[in-house]
Order: sequence, then C-alpha cells, then structure tokens
Amino acid sequence: MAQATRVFFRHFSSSSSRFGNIKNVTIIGTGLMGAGIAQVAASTGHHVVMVDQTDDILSKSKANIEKSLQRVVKKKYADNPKAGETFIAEVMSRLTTKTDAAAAVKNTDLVIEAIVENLEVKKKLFSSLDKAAPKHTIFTSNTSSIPIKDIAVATQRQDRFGGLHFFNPVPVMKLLEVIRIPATSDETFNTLLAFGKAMDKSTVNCKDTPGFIVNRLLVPYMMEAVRMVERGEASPQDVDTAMKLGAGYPMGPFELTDYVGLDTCKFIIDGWHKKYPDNPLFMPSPLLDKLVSEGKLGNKTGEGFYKHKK
Ligand SMILES: CCCCCCCCCCCCC[C@H](O)CC(=O)SCCNC(=O)CCNC(=O)[C@H](O)C(C)(C)COP(=O)(O)OP(=O)(O)OC[C@H]1O[C@@H](n2cnc3c(N)ncnc32)[C@H](O)[C@@H]1OP(=O)(O)O
Ligand SMILES: NC(=O)c1ccc[n+]([C@@H]2O[C@H](COP(=O)([O-])OP(=O)(O)OC[C@H]3O[C@@H](n4cnc5c(N)ncnc54)[C@H](O)[C@@H]3O)[C@@H](O)[C@H]2O)c1
Repeated sequence: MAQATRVFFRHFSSSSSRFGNIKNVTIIGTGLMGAGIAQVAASTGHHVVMVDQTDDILSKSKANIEKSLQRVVKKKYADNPKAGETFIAEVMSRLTTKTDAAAAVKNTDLVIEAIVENLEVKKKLFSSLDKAAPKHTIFTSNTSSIPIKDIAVATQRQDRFGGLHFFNPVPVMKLLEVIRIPATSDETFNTLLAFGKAMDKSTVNCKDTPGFIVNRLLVPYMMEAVRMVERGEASPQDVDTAMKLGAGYPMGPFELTDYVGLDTCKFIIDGWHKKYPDNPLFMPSPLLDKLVSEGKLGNKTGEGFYKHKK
C-alpha cells in the first residue's frame, strides 16, 4: 500500500474520537458550569449525556438550559422565531440525562467533570469512571484551582487526561483554557484543542500551574478586593462601581463572587491556602467564611454580598 493511502486508511478507519472527532460527550455535574457546558456542546452538534446526583437536579438543569437557549435564540433568530424554536428542539433532543455515572460513560468519547471543587470527591469519581469507560475515552476536569495531575493519578489513563477550564456563563464567555499534564499525549491534547474549536471557543494552551492563566491573576485581585472591605477602606458597592467604571470590567469583584458562587470561591481559596500556607495572597477571608457559614452563597441562594431575585 502506498504511504499516502496507508495514512488515509489509518486516519479514517479509526474509532470516532481518535483523531479529534469527539461526538459523544458525558458531562458530570450539571450545576452552573455543567449545564452551560452541556448547552454549548449540544448546540454545536454533540450528543450529550448529563449526569448528576438526582433526577430532580437534572430536570432543573435541563430547564435552565432551555431558558438560556431562549436568550440565545432571541438574538440569533430575531428575524425567524420559528427557526429559533426548531433550533431549541434540536439542541434539547441531543441532551439525555442519567444519575448513574458509570453507565453514562459506556459509550462516550469525552468526559467533562464539573462537580464540586474537592480533590477527594473528584478522584473517587474518576477512579470509578476509569473502570467503566472505553479505552479511547478522554477524561477532563473543569476544575478552577486543583492541579489536573492530582486528579489524573486516580486513573490508569494519564495520557488521555487533561483539563478543560470553561468560564461562566459558558454560553457567553469565548475562552477555553486547555490544560495538559506531563503525561498527556500530543494526540489527546490536539483532540482537546479541536474539541474547543468545535465548541466555538477560543482556546489557550495552559500548563498545569496553579490557576492556569486566568485564575492565577483573577484570584489575587478578588482576594485583595475583599481584604479592602475587611480593612474598612471601601464598601463592596464602591469597589464594584470603581472596577466597572474605572477599569472597564463587566462586573465588579463582589458581583462576580456572587455570580460564581461563594462556596466555590471558598473551596478555591481554602485549597490554595492549604497547599501554600505561607503565601499571603491565599490567606482565607473571614468575611467570605462568615457569609458561606450563613448559607449566603450568591445568586444561587438569593443572597451573597448582595441580595438577588431568585
Ligand atoms: C470579592 C470576594 C473574593 C472572594 C474570593 C475569590 C476567590 C476566587 C474566585 C475565582 C473564581 C473563578 C471561577 C472560574 O474558575 C473562572 C470563571 O468563570 S471567572 C468568571 C468569568 N466571567 C465573568 O467575568 C463574567 C463577567 N460578566 C459578564 O461578562 C456580563 O456581566 C454577563 C454575565 C455576560 C451579563 O452581561 P450583562 O450585560 O450584565 O447582562 P445581560 O443580561 O444583558 O447579558 C448580556 C448578553 O449575554 C447574554 N447572556 C447572559 N447570560 C446568558 C446565559 N446564561 N445564557 C445565554 N445568554 C446569556 C444575554 O442574553 C445578553 O445577550 P445579548 O442580548 O447582548 O445578545
Ligand atoms: N462557578 C464558576 O463560575 C466556575 C467557573 C469555572 C469552573 N468552575 C468549576 O466547575 C466545577 C463546578 O462548579 P459549579 O459552579 O458548576 O458548581 P455547582 O455547585 O453549581 O454544581 C455542581 C454540581 O455537581 C453535582 N455533583 C456533586 N458531586 C457529584 C457527583 N459525585 N456526581 C455527580 N454530580 C455531582 C451537584 O449536584 C451540582 O449539581 C468546580 O470544579 C468549579 O471549580 C466553576
């Protein structure tokens, strides 16, 4: 067989995901991020299985996706509402739900994990998925702050492991950080970059360094904002106004913390403080801790630094 024919044959006779052609995606954890990722994956033609702990959570996540799609369609199909309705129906038909994660990954090319920001919980999940998923399946985490390699050690497929860090709200934010660990194969990394493009995101290549690119810069900025308030130097409202009107940010740091979720922010900062106890940038915030202990987790609970309509 001539060399060119051999290359062609190898390329097109392989299983679907081997050369960047991700078709079936399983998203585990369908809260704020998982639902957004599922929406965009299904909108870009992927078949998506959404996994969460209960059917009730999954129903709410699907309802949130439908609401978000209405917002997308309102603008995209302003001149043709009928086509917009068809688009929503098609996207929703590509979404299925399951509560059994091991069963959900049986026929998947890519797993994207978006569960709670806790290393032990993530490792336990991936360890069980590793036994259930086909050999070719690539595993990824959407973690904000946990080293990808610390999660990947729970599996026997570190060459098929990476990070896909999406931004909130996923349907609007254009960036996707694609993270590789030393063990990630070139083939896996290239497949993840191609998947990012297929999701219509702009990708940046990241090493497995704390906070990757965005959060390495964002977290110290946000922590200094809360310390200014704790020192009595400014109110949250004035800090937010200042950063929006003076620095051109779409949200101030306190609005953004409410939007991200105070529990997630606390997981991030506590994790980094534990790992780097001498770094003053990552010292816990008494004000953040107090609000979380009162159940004030931001937009999702109706109150955080601000009160919100639920
Ligand atoms: C201070 C305390 C410190 C505590 C400790 C901190 C620890 C560290 C925390 C770090 C957290 C990291 C988390 C994570 O890992 C990384 C992130 O994701 S960081 C978050 C990144 N996101 C942002 O920065 C968002 C900034 N905000 C915005 O861009 C905008 O405000 C907005 C959210 C897009 C909303 O825009 P607005 O103009 O305000 O409002 P609109 O309602 O008009 O929306 C504009 C436009 O967007 C469409 N849209 C909005 N949301 C959705 C959605 N969910 N689905 C679909 N479409 C949506 C909307 O329809 C509008 O569209 P248009 O009409 O313009 O076509
Ligand atoms: N909130 C953000 O702005 C943001 C942005 C980027 C990345 N992240 C990261 O994404 C991940 C999820 O964050 P989120 O804000 O979507 O959280 P969230 O609390 O909104 O959602 C988490 C979901 O995971 C589910 N879950 C928890 N354990 C599970 C398990 N073992 N199996 C199946 N489902 C499980 C929960 O029921 C919940 O629905 C975290 O790692 C976080 O750091 C968050």
